[in-house]
Amino acid sequence: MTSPALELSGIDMHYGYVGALAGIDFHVNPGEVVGLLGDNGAGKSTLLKVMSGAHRPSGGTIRVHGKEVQFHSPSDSADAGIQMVYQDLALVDPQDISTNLSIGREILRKGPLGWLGFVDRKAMRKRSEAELDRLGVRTAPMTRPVEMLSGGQRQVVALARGAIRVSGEANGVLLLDEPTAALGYEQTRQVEALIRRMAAQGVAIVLVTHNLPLCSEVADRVVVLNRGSKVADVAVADTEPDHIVGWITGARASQFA
Ligand SMILES: Nc1ncnc2c1ncn2[C@@H]1O[C@H](COP(=O)(O)OP(=O)(O)OP(=O)(O)O)[C@@H](O)[C@H]1O
Repeated sequence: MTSPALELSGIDMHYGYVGALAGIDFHVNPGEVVGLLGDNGAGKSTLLKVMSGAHRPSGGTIRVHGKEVQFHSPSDSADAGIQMVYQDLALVDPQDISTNLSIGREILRKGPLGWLGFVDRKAMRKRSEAELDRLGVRTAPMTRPVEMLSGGQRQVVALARGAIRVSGEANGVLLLDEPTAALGYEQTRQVEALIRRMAAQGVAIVLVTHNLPLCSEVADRVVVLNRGSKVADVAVADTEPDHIVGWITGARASQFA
């Protein structure tokens, strides 16, 4: 049997004296989309930050494709093929879309004396257009500075950048925090399609959202947190929205009580 793409066991997390997570077991398999749900303060962002290396857990273990790892920073998790999409927070505002999509992968061309050193914006634009086409994502023209985009367009660019970074990797994991929060109808459909396409390529996807219809559309399985504990872990096909809402609000007893 193949190992999960990402597996967390017995994760505890405290902020000072505040307990945010207690003994969380979580996994996502290659090609699987797991919706991570819970009310405000349930611990979703904290768990996502543990997965992305932004927080070190107070206890528990993390495995990537079966191998135990310790993340000291987000670059450690990125090296292990895990990409966190921080919505629009990590975009460089004055730069255009293609430059933002190319951060860390700039195409350089030779200068007049034969030295490498000029950023080849035209080649980067062409590559970005091809990458977005492949992902089925439409935004604004590549030359538009990100600061001139709408909140929804920025969110799509941030998501596309994460998707591009994992799309070449057979073992990639994509962590999405509220990817449709600022989106209208058409952009939400694009993001749903993008999530499905990435999963079909074998990327493991963790989706934190308050958007239950989005979860029913794209998730294979949902994990529900309530006050820092896991209260449900169930295939979407085996449950119904009322039950999920019950676990989120606490009206329904934990599966693990
Ligand atoms: N930096 C912090 N310092 C202290 N406590 C924190 C910090 N971040 C989160 N918490 C606490 O940890 C718990 C879980 O918060 P977390 O942000 O993970 O919840 P969440 O499920 O993502 O909520 P939301 O849906 O509102 O974003 C809450 O009790 C919160 O107050």
